[in-house]
Amino acid sequence: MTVALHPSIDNGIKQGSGHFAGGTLVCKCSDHPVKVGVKGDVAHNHACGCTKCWKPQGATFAVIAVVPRQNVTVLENGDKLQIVDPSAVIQRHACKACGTHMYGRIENKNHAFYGLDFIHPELFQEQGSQAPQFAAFVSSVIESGVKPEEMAGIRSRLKELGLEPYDCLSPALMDAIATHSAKAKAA
Ligand SMILES: N[C@@H](CCC(=O)N[C@@H](CS)C(=O)NCC(=O)O)C(=O)O
Ligand SMILES: [Zn+2]
Ligand SMILES: [Zn+2]
Repeated sequence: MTVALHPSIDNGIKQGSGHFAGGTLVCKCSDHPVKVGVKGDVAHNHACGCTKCWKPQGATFAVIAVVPRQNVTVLENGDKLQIVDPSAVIQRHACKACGTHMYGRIENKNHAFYGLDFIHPELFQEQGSQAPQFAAFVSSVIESGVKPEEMAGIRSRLKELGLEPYDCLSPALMDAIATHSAKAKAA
């Protein structure tokens, strides 16, 4: 049996259309779902193994991407949203009723990723958004209960799917953070 990672990637990665114009993210509530509008395509879509990112039931990884914060608008039932952990760098706005994280926002203006919101593309009603590109915080799945001896199988399945596994972020994103820090120190 193949290792289950996340329902949106377990049957193979579906490539994006390359011209996704945006869409609506919908939580899991059958009654009065929270709806969040996103303009344009997502970027840096990836699987995340950290304990803080929201995962659908049974999934080992989250699938998460970024969009400019000005492209994100709560459309319906925003009264059901609450911030999961106000002290976290990423303030994850989740539905109080079903627990789905609808968007994560960085309020620290000095953070390298300030201006970007984190969203879960699987919640789009529409098809065609950018496919996952890599896997981040892979070792962190151990913190959610995965046994260390399962890691080789998980990393090899990620590679088979075309998602290079990293234990932090991808080199491109780590370089972006380091560049930001270097500039801040020089200023
Ligand atoms: N090993 C930790 C890693 C947590 C972590 O650093 N997550 C990354 C990726 S989402 C992050 O940027 N966190 C900032 C935050 O959660 O606010 C865990 O699994 O809880
Ligand atoms: Zn909900
Ligand atoms: Zn994460």
